Amino acid sequence: MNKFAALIIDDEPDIRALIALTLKRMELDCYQAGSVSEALTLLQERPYHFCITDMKLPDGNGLDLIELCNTRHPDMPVAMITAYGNMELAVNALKAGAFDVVAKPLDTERLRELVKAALQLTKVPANIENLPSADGLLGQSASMRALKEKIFKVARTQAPVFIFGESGTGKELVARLIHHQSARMDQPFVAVNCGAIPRDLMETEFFGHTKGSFTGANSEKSGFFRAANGGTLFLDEVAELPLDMQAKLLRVIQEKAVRSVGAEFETPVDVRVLCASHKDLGLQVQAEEFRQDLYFRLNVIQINVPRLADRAEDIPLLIRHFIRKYSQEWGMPEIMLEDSAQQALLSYHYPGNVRELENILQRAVTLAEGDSISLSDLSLSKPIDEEPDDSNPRIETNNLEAYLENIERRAITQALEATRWNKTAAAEKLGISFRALRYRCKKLEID
Ligand SMILES: Nc1ncnc2c1ncn2[C@@H]1O[C@H](COP(=O)(O)OP(=O)(O)OP(=O)(O)O)[C@@H](O)[C@H]1O
Repeated sequence: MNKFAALIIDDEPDIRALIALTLKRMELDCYQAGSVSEALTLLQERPYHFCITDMKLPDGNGLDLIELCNTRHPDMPVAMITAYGNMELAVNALKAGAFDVVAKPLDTERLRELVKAALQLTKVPANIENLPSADGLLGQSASMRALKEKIFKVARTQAPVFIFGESGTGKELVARLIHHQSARMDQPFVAVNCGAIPRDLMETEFFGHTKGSFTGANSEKSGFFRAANGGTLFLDEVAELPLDMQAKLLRVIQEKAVRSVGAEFETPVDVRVLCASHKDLGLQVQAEEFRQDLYFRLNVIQINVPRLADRAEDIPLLIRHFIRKYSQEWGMPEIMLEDSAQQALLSYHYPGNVRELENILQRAVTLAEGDSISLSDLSLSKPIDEEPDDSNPRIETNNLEAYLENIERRAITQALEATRWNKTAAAEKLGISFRALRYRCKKLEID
């Protein structure tokens, strides 16, 4: 008797036999069913660590079986066999909760990898209550509880996920949690801010280059995809990718292989792609700024991360957490928050979300004199509509250029402060590209 058991569901005996042979070599006990009804009988008889099902079965379809297994056997990963190139079906299977999909004709090497990954899940806690609470995503509001539940569910599949939310809401934290609760947890997690990579370096940063492939390529570079091999690649601010890079990315995701700059052949890569943006990718597609085919590939499952202002009941918990964190960091006893400061924090609007609250408290703990934080230690910024109206400024200068530079500097600094120095979000606010903002910051010496 082996440690693991697998259930193979397919009406073609030859395919069942091929899968069983591969799985037995991996030391799994194999049980076979040729129809949904046979599968349901076997599912009642014993637990399985892995299940693989064909889409079309004589008395039903694999999608219904996946949904049923998700309800009755939520710990068992179910993979689905689909016809080669049927993207829509593959996406539907993942949306229905399939662990992963594998195309016909079956590639036994790919099947082995998939099974190995599925069995890794036996190491991951089987229900959300058993996860260590120190995982970092704080919040007890209904929207945060729903978010954690969804993270837990998608972590148990290989499906691509698009994480949508305003800047500073915790999108990267969500991506890290998905990785750490997934079958890939022992493999690398590589986070990339797509808006921060200079355009002419993008290809080598993503796909690497061979030694001597261009002047200055003195050594080989592996690139993000190969660095994340076996693990998870997190593409933050994915909407910032230029269209030509989007086409290259799509190809790598479809082919599961990368070709480095200067390389003759492609190298296979096994990477789960998670991505995030504060922009609505659907709208970007409509505006023809984002490829629809890539959008369908990346946005198989969407996770929405709530704004902090929409879950105000979590603010006290976060305040305590950040005060404790920064008091400990400075090696001082936990500092108190004066009532007026607490009230101000509870009613503040947080355009920069949790990152802004964290920055406010980090600064306040550092600046506070004595053992408490006062209202003035918080230096909260005013909502935009309370700012002085300077729509019609008087020009009192004989140096127009310096005057305009001053206005530009002020607008940029305000946008940066409002977004807690997140350049991608600040550029968005100002209606200019990330690159244009970087250029202007350099020119105006804004750090
Ligand atoms: N729910 C939370 N609990 C604890 N810390 C949080 C939470 N959400 C965010 N943070 C903290 O806030 C900061 C910003 O989070 P993160 O970088 O994940 O946001 P983001 O949405 O990816 O931002 P951006 O869009 O600007 O990249 C981090 O220091 C993170 O640890």
